[in-house]
Amino acid sequence: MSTFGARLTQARETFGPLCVGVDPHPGILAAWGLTDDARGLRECALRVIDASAGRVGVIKPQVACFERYGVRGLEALAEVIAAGKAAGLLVIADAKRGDIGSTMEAYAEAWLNPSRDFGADALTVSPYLGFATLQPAVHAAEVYGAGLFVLALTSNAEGQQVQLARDPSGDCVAGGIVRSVQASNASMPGHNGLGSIGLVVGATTAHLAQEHGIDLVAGRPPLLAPGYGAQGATAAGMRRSFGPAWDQVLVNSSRAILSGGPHTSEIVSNIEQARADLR
Ligand SMILES: O=C(O)c1cc(=O)[nH]c(=O)n1[C@@H]1O[C@H](COP(=O)(O)O)[C@@H](O)[C@H]1O
Repeated sequence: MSTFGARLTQARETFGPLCVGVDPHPGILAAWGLTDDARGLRECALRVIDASAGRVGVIKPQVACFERYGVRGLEALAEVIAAGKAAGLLVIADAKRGDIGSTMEAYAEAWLNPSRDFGADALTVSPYLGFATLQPAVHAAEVYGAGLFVLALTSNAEGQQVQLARDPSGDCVAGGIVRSVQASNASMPGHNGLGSIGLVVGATTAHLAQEHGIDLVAGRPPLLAPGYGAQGATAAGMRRSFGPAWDQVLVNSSRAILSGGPHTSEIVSNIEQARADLR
């Protein structure tokens, strides 16, 4: 069984750093002339998968966009995760889960076990109940050859209140999380490309890592960078902010790509434009 880090390394080498975010907001369903229900949602997400397959290596369905439609929305999500994997895409479930260890084990089983309904390649997780609470998810990632993306420096400005807070020794919270992720990767055998435990570092906030002396390169964690496009980050700005960590970066774009619908050819054109911009 290959590790998530190895599959991601391969996908990035083949297709480049773009990850297409599958965020079917009601406004997008309306703009595409789709119904504001689970059927419209499913149709929208499957068109994005169609447009993404063979052009990018990774998609990131945003779980809340499916949850809002209840049970039928979640059934659509299970179908979308399976369709993405069947199309050869790596699927990151963006559910931002985080809880005390015993509950975390259940989340990890739900989202990382490939035989379960929502079994994805990787999951976004929150370390803000304490990084150690994520240990069951780190263990599940190892067992299932899956990955995690741990929120470190999120793309929104409000995150800094927590993430840049300093402990009595002067260390900032995000720096401690980055070091814990490095240690988790080091404890997992057989990684020699990107690690399987990654970090979320916003495209809009990556400059803070340099400014606060946070080393994103050590241990080569993959770096999921949302914020490109709709939140204003540019390709040139990201290259500058990430500096030597750029070849670990997976750049997410959701609304900027989906705004191109409803036709698959228009979504393809937005994907190709973003790929060229990031090259
Ligand atoms: O974990 C994430 O994906 C995430 C973390 C973060 O710091 N900021 C952030 O925007 N995201 C997600 O990335 C996507 C960004 O969407 P767009 O701004 O439309 O490209 C959304 O699904 C967000 O939930």
